[in-house]
Amino acid sequence: MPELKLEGVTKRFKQKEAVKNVSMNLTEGVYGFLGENGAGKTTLLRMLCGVLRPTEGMITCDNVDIRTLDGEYRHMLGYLPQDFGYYPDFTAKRYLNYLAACKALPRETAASKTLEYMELVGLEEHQNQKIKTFSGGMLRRLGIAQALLNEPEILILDEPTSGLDPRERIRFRNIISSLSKDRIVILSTHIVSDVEYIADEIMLMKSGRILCQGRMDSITKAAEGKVWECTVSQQESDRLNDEFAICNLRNVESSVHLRIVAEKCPVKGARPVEPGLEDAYLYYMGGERE
Ligand SMILES: Nc1ncnc2c1ncn2[C@@H]1O[C@H](COP(=O)(O)OP(=O)(O)OP(=O)(O)O)[C@@H](O)[C@H]1O
Repeated sequence: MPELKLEGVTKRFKQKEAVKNVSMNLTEGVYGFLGENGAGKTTLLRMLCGVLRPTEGMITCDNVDIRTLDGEYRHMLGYLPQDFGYYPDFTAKRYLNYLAACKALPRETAASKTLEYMELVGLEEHQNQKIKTFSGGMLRRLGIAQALLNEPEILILDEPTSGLDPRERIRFRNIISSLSKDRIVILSTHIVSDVEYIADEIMLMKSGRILCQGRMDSITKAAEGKVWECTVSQQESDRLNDEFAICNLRNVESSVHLRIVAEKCPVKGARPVEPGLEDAYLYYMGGERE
């Protein structure tokens, strides 16, 4: 099982510092990078794939710079980019066979792996269908299958669930969970529930920095005593909305039920409640409203 290590990794695009001084160790398990648009997730994942070079710092695999490992590292890697390229007129089977050839898999292995991974992602019935007829969910599942063809020890998935309906999202999450044994799985998302269910370790990212990193319970722990619920008038709700980060707002007859992130009791009668990952996310993000 490889160990990936990031040491002081920074990426600058001219004046823009997209990733700032990130250090961490990654071993077997699912790692979820969670952050708003522009947080630096894709840039970090592209550096982990070796597509982009860090401006400063180093990424090593088993203590060797991934740039030195070069082709050897690429053989260990499966990558599903945010927008993965495909040929719309290819059938799923032809596309996977083609990519197996690009990944230098022997012909016999290519055929069996193509079938194996189409079955795993539930596309075996559609293997002779042209990709241009696929739904968004089917496309994403095809993307996972192509990333797996070379049986990678490191699987990197950039926004794998974006644009999927809830049913497809759940299906996708289950596939990812089933793949996590004996692998490093790294995924990025801005959807809290994606990482809540499948990530062993969560990294909250904002403006290129890792704000915090840990298991779900250690991340939510920081927000303990800072999440409150109350039922107030519409007028009071408007005032609280201006002042605090509101996790949830629900109209109940003529009143408003609020879930608020605040250091101290935000209004008389508010009671502290157990924080979830969404609450903790808002807490770490500095109370910015969605
Ligand atoms: N090639 C580039 N040249 C200049 N700026 C870039 C480049 N790539 C990314 N950036 C900038 O770096 C920052 C981080 O972008 P990145 O795509 O890594 O964020 P992200 O967290 O993946 O966001 P999203 O969820 O929208 O994909 C953004 O401000 C973006 O505009």
